[in-house]
Amino acid sequence: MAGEDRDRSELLRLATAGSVDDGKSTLIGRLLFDSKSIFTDQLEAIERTSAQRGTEFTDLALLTDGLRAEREQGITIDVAYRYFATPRRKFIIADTPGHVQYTRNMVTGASTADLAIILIDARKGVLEQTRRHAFLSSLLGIPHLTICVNKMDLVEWSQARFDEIREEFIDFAAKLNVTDLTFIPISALAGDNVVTRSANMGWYTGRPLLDHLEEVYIASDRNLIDARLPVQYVVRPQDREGSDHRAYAGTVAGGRFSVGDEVVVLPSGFTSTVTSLWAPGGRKVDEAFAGMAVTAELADEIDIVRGDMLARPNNRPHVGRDLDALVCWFAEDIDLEPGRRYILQGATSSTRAEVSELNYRLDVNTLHRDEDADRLSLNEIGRMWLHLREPMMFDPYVRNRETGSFILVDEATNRTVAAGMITGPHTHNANIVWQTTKVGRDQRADLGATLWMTGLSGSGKSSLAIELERRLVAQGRPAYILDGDNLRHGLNADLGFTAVDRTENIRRTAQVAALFADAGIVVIVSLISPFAADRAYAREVHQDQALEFHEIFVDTPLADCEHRDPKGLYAKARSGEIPDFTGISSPYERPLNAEIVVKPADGPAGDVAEAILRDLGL
Ligand SMILES: Nc1ncnc2c1ncn2[C@@H]1O[C@H](COP(=O)(O)OS(=O)(=O)O)[C@@H](OP(=O)(O)O)[C@H]1O
Ligand SMILES: Nc1ncnc2c1ncn2[C@@H]1O[C@H](COP(=O)(O)OP(=O)(O)O)[C@@H](O)[C@H]1O
Repeated sequence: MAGEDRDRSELLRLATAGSVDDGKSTLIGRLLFDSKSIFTDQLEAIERTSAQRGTEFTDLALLTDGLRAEREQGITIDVAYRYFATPRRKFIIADTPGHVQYTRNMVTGASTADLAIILIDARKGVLEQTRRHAFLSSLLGIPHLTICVNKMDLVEWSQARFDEIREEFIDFAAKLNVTDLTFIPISALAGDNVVTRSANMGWYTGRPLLDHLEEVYIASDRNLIDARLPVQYVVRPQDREGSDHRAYAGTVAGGRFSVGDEVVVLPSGFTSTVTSLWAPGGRKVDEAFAGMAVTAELADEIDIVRGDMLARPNNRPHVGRDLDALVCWFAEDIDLEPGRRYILQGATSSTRAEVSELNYRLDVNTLHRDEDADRLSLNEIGRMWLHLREPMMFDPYVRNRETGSFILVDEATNRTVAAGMITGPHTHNANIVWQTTKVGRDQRADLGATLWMTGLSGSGKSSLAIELERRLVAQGRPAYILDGDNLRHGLNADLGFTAVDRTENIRRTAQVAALFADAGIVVIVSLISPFAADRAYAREVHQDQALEFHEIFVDTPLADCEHRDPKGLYAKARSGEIPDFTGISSPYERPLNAEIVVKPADGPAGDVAEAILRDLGL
């Protein structure tokens, strides 16, 4: 692993959320205390106070609460950052208060987090707040979610209670885009399963929390594909010794840049090659990764200014003036209203922006979409279209949390009034209206549905699709397979296997599937669809139109797929002949919320198809 890579994975950014009194401060205190990160003098003060209050355990909440109160002075957003380290990793905790109206603090504190800890009181179970925090974590794209079921001592260390809460949470999380979910039963007060394994819960075979935090693998969370370097300043030759070239400095906002890479400068569109890269302090490096500050020199003299961006010629951010975004409103005294103008600050530039339409307000507790909403108040989240005065470069937030986010600033007061996550470009042309027809779905045979199959290459998706289609058609039910391989001969012939191309592949296929399903056909999609966010998109497209959608995860282990290797592709991928091959050199994010999971032991494709159709009542 390169030095920078290792440094980054040694730092874990944590966000914590819980309802008032769930024991969040105690848990953080316990982590700090048991990992011996507390300064001795602070500890003594706490022990004194606890003794005065007559509490049995050292009251660790005093530690974080005290620090928070200190930090609160002079900061407007109430997020306390705490740092601690173990020999294996460094940690930064953004401690966001659990109070009902504190959505904005969560958004602020958690937007860069690698992992979110959500606390549940074992006696109370999953509350409205738990749902809210889980939803926000998924919205913010936090890759890892850890649910600590706390106060297990108050439910007699009951495994049944833990399992019950776990089931309830998983049920709710199925609606969210969560890729890594871990449950840990703890008692923060006494320290059970926080740093050391609890002797009271022998039934729990997983890791204590700190172990989990030290082990969770985050190096692959980073987007190494979409190379983005927003230019923060231009270094002139006279500013740098021994050089007669200009160089461009900034922090890599995605992907990686290497010496020798061809790059495109945006928005001008000129291309050139990276000739050298320097890390801070003038150290020459061969590669720069996301998060690294770097200065780059190019082979050609191009007119580049602050706010420009370097990317790859075949992988560019969107450039446009119309955004589709989710926005969380922060201002207490004024509401967001369509038609109002703000200053929008993105990763590279800032420009005037107008809210051209508020599409819906999202109830973060029920996920209900209120399409009649005409404003957003404090802590409310809405989906909207924004029209910018100047074009901006951006990526969807699900692909890049930096180039995909922005803040809105109120021009009159210079206050930050909102934070936004870009869903994508808003391509809906004002001159194109949705044409309603005279035949509604209810007047057709309303039999459409989409069965979305995901799994590794060779997992058995096509074999199963064929059996499903055959049976449905034999029953007289219109059915049709959309197979990745086949679509790539026509509709998607222009797409390869980069992450961006796969996302587009899935976007198009999801849209076509929804059209077929709307027309009354059972669509059987057979695509690797390796990214959770893309599958979530496909589900959303269907849910938006009230179309039936079922995700079927063909869960054949990589070793089996590789052993089968019907097309000889794995062998080629191993020898390096095929780049970006799923499972080998490109990730597959396992579904957590598939309606149906198929394993090799379930038997031949025909039997599995029978069972699926029976289960789904098709
Ligand atoms: N680099 C790489 N990675 C994965 N797969 C590859 C690749 N190159 C070619 N193939 C062949 O393309 C098929 C997968 O296409 P999909 O459209 O399903 O892929 S994706 O959903 O966009 O990820 C897949 O077909 P299946 O084996 O039927 O899954 C492969 O045969
Ligand atoms: N249930 C199964 N058990 C064993 N082998 C299977 C099963 N389903 C499919 N196969 C075999 O696995 C290989 C890959 O199947 P395929 O349906 O083409 O996968 P995919 O479409 O996911 O790439 C084929 O050789 C197929 O015969």
